[in-house]
Amino acid sequence: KEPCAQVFDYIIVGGGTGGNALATRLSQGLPGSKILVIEAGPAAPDELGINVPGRKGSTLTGKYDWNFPTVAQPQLGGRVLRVARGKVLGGSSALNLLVWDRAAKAEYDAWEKVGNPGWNFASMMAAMTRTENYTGGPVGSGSHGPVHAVVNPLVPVHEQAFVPTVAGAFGIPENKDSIRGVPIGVMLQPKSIDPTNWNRSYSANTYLPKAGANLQVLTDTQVARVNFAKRGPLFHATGVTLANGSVVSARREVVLAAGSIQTPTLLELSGIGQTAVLGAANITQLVNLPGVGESYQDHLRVQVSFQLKDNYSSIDVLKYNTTAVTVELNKWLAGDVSLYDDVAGGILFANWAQLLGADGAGALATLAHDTAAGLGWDDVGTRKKLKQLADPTIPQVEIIFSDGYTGVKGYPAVGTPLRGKNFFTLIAGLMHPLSRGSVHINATDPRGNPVIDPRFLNNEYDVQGLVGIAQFCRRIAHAEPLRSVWMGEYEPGAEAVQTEAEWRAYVLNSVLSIYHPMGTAAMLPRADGGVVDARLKVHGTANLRVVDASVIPVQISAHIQTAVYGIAERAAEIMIAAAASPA
Ligand SMILES: Cc1cc2nc3c(=O)[nH]c(=O)nc-3n(C[C@H](O)[C@H](O)[C@H](O)COP(=O)(O)OP(=O)(O)OC[C@H]3O[C@@H](n4cnc5c(N)ncnc54)[C@H](O)[C@@H]3O)c2cc1C
Repeated sequence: KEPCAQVFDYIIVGGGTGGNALATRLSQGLPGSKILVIEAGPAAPDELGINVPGRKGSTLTGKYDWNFPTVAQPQLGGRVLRVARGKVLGGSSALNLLVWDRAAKAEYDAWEKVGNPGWNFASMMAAMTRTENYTGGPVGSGSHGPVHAVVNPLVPVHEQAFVPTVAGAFGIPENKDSIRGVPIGVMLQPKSIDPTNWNRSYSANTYLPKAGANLQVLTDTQVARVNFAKRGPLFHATGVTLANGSVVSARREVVLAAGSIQTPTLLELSGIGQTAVLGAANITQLVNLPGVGESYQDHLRVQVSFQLKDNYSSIDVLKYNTTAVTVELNKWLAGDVSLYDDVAGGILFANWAQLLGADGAGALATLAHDTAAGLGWDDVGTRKKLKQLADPTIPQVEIIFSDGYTGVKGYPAVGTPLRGKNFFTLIAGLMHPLSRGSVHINATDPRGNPVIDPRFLNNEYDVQGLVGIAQFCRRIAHAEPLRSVWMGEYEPGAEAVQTEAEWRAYVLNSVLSIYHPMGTAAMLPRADGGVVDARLKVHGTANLRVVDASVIPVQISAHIQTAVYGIAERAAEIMIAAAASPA
């Protein structure tokens, strides 16, 4: 709806994961302030593609997805990848795949060690717990927060073999406590689902209803830039200009919560960023911040999938059996147990020694150090990653047991022999790749699609690491009791890929993102390429903050929605305290 005023105390750009959480907490904590959230996408409270957990993924590339292309990746044979991002109230929390987990304690502590006082496991855990309402969670998990989490009790028979296989054949114990900063182990993970109605639990249907009347939300409205006035040495954000040219003013602060792709490009459109990028686009530079849009990091994956024996049934049935689709959807709508409730997620988080043995892990660590030295990568984040290779509590590897087929080859086409068959997939995830890419405005079309260059697998450590994880997926599948549930490897295929060279080619041809871009407006000292300080204020500005995944200074091993909610909770704390005692 239209804002009833053109002046607010706080303007938050982006009604996504971090933006809605922050806006709600500001509304509650500063009842005398007027707060505005501006979201480019629509509100979609009744959209089944969002609400029904088992339809996760169905919204990708559709109208709620910005669906940005990357630039062609020469190291991946010229492939162009797609970058999924929510364009809807709720942002990427409306589109994500629901995994609800946390990284290792030492990974959050690393944020403080790189120059951000107050950002550590204790403060982040407290913040993340404030978000959480984890039904059946271990002692210490959140029970009063707005966002629901639960381990889905639906565990397909073939998936029940995953945890015992990893624990029994590879000696990696089951870990039911992983959410508390100790992720190493194998487990069924919680998902962001409300167990009272089996709806997706996301920022728009959890936080926003808890806000007061002092919060207004403007949907279908894109912000074009932040406006500034120079006062003394700092730039003061005075408000924003919308894409239609109208101006909304902020008395106190403007917050960018537009996510890891659009927060850095909005900074650039507003005159904050690298001299070369702004110059090429003819934008007057207000603050020279070379770190804007740099340090783009993501989690990488490839997949190994298997055809189940005929007596097992997976959620693939919802891909080819229209009767099952109708029956299961009607069950979901009636509140009965349904395949559309989604099924439990089996996950293994491991360090290299658990996968490759001590010698293999040592060789890979040496390769990582040599790779970084050879390429001259000596930034703060890379140095931390290299150091963390020696910490056995930090996962370098994630393997997800995904019911049904997922991969790059595609589900068997109509008329082919495997059409109608059932599958499971082991997704091989590399948690701390050394590759770092960038996202910037396009000099010839600054308001058009950003130029995203993730540079995945541009170094030997990342390639060999991902090969090692994919090979381990095959080893898991060949161990009992999992071996007994499948009859053939579908992707990449046991005959197609055997040698190291074949694995390498498979990884390069099929690597994808796990949808976790972060770090493009990093919270670091300015001298280290930082964009925001430890109070989330953009360097060189008095009252512009960033509150989303782009501030993450050192990559973490978890799926990142819990961290983004935690960042927003901490931001609210910082901003409410600042309002009580303005500097
Ligand atoms: C497909 C997918 C699967 C994922 N799976 C998982 C998972 O299983 N578990 C997990 O933990 N994490 C997952 N993630 C990651 C996680 O959901 C995101 O990292 C997180 O939600 C990002 O939050 P954010 O606040 O940084 O950005 P977002 O939530 O993306 O919010 C940014 C918002 O800003 C809006 N916006 C952008 N530009 C403008 C503008 N100029 N004007 C107005 N509004 C604007 C956008 O429309 C969007 O709503 C997944 C992400 C995706 C996309």
